[in-house]
Amino acid sequence: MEGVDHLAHERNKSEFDVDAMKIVWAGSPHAFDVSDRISKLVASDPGFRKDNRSTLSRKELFKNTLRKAAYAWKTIVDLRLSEEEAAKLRFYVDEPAFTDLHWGMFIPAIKGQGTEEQQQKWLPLAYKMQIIGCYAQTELGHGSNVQGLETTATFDSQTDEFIIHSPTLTSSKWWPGGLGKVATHAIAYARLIVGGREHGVHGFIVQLRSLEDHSPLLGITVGDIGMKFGNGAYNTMDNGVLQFDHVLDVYSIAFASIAVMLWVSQVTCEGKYKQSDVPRQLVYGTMVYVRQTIVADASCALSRAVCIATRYSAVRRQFGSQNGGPETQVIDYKTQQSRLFPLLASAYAFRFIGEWLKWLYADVTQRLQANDFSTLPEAHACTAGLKSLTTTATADGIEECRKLCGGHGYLCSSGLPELFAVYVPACTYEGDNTVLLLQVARFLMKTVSQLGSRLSSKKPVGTIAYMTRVEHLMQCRCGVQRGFAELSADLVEAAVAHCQLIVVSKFIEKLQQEIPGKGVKQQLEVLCNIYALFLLHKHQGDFLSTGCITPKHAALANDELRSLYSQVRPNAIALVDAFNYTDHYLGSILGCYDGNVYPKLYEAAWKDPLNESVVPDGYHLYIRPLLKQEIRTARL
Ligand SMILES: CCCCCCCCCCCCCCCCCCC/C=C/C(=O)SCCNC(=O)CCNC(=O)[C@H](O)C(C)(C)COP(=O)(O)OP(=O)(O)OC[C@H]1O[C@@H](n2cnc3c(N)ncnc32)[C@H](O)[C@@H]1OP(=O)(O)O
Ligand SMILES: Cc1cc2nc3c(=O)[nH]c(=O)nc-3n(C[C@H](O)[C@H](O)[C@H](O)COP(=O)(O)OP(=O)(O)OC[C@H]3O[C@@H](n4cnc5c(N)ncnc54)[C@H](O)[C@@H]3O)c2cc1C
Repeated sequence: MEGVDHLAHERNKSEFDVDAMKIVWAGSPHAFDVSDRISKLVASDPGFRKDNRSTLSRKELFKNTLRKAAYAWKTIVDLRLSEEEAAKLRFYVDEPAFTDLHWGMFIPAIKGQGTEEQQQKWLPLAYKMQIIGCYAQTELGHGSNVQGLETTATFDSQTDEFIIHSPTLTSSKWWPGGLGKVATHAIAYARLIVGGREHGVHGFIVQLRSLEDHSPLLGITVGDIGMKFGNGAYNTMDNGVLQFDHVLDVYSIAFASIAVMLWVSQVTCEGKYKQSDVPRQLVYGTMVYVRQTIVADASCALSRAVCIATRYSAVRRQFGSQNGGPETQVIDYKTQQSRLFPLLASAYAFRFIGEWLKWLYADVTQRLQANDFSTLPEAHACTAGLKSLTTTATADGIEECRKLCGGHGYLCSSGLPELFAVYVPACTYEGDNTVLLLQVARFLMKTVSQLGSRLSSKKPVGTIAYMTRVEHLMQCRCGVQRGFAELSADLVEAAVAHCQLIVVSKFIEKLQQEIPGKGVKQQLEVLCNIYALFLLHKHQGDFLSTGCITPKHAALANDELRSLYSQVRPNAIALVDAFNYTDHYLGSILGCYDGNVYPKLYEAAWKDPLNESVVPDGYHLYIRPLLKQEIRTARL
């Protein structure tokens, strides 16, 4: 039935003010207003249509992405959108594109690491998109091990230029988004060589393509690396390969002469390398920035999957009909609730940890500008660890939501396969999740080794303040220092536990703030308790074996979880409505707002290209000869 809200009875059950929760989710009334306005603008504009992606060939898909990016830019300019509105527009357009790397990495890298002179030269061009940049760090042979990169940048003191070169096949840049077909410039990471001496990896601004006809400049070989996981999905992005052959033609020389990102070090005209007194780790600064944005994004992807699975679970009925009455909604099965509601709680938990991390990043940035580097290690550990935790949980959560939707979850029209395919590389890019957890473990072990050390007067603060209260850490000190590599699998688990502690404690801190709206705070308390108790339940073996809880505690926690699920149940639909997602953004028949799933699924099936003809192409060549036992005469 068109126009009927099949989920109205569910919405009527809710016990809290959904509009107030929408504002909590968005972050503020202003943020809600921007998000609501822009999401509707995108949804109502046929130029941003996205329901045909899985049926397009790679070339059609990519051309369509170029069109959308140009159209989005025109919309931004015509409507004079603010930066905040433009970022929301990109979010709701919901298609990975070269522009993400331009705005998300190229510009932040220049802002974060470039000198004032470099910023003045490049930023105005980049802001107007008169140049398009990418972030070319990873190579065919090395991604995680940044110090292992092989590309060289040799300073030629005769000409005052850097000669950028790829000495081996494995030094080819490999993966950078936007590089394959679009970027005119790159921040390329290379080993700096001055006067025959090496000075580690630095970023260089290099021009790749002509601004006149887009052809690669002399010495540059560049292209796309090929199809990636899933149909549509991340294939809208031109991840690229790039080789430099002693790049030094006249055109690029003009750029190369001011190309090295010299905030952390300087090369003088006489060919002397000077390390400035800021920490070398600032070369990695752009990664810290992007990891923080990835954490903020995790709650969006997870909430989207949870919204689809929750609405569909309320629509779907299986078994349990009494006296010819309706069957049971699958959302009423306790097993469904125990899989779904912790994910709903995680979506909210990740929303708040994303907000907090944004604050932490702003704080460390301010300190860096004032030459205070003291909180950089903690910011690195938090961004790396939380990026790892939230992306792993989100990728797993999206897949769980697909299973929660049964067979229909496997259809592209459920939106879940594409969401998973687009999202899952977040576990790898911006740092493989295990490699990042090892960084957290390193930070934790360094802290442990300083605990009680007579030489260190530093007391752990911030997210590691609790460590002073954990007495047995003192005894761990010696063993861990001796055997980091040997114990790394356990240390990674400790790093996850540390990050979970941050997520839980920031959720609790959020609840200590004033939260307006009838019943809103109570709902968030229920979700926070589910998040924490679910973790305790999942890891009860560890808690029991370390004597942190007794079996009685474990049983109580389990009882409490069941009771919390019952409290969420009447509010489940309203809690996902609070994300305020349009049907366009959700891109899912199973998750549509009105719950009118079956007619929409039926209608969508007939739109598949295979159904354009009743008898398929190929019938005469392959099916008929089979049926007629004429396979020997068929043209195979
Ligand atoms: C107006 C219009 C507006 C329009 C608006 C449109 C808006 C559109 C916006 C879109 C936004 C989209 C956002 C972007 C989308 C994301 C797309 C992603 C694309 C993917 C990109 C990439 O993947 S880029 C490549 C990323 N690569 C990695 O992450 C590599 C991982 N490896 C490493 O980070 C490092 O090599 C290492 C840390 C693993 C090892 O480093 P190293 O070899 O030096 O070893 P150590 O372990 O010895 O470390 C030394 C020392 O340094 C410390 N440290 C390490 N890293 C950092 C760091 N990042 N910061 C600070 N400190 C660091 C480490 O702890 C050690 O310290 P000690 O004190 O010595 O212990
Ligand atoms: C979709 C996508 C987009 C990307 N975009 C960009 C981009 O725009 N710019 C860019 O520069 N790069 C980009 N990348 C590259 C990305 O940053 C790297 O792939 C990532 O950092 C992982 O590095 P790797 O591929 O070398 O993995 P590897 O390090 O080879 O990892 C392979 C395995 O080894 C393990 N491993 C590695 N080192 C250790 C260790 N020390 N201890 C224990 N285990 C270890 C890992 O856990 C993993 O299981 C992109 C990648 C993808 C998938």
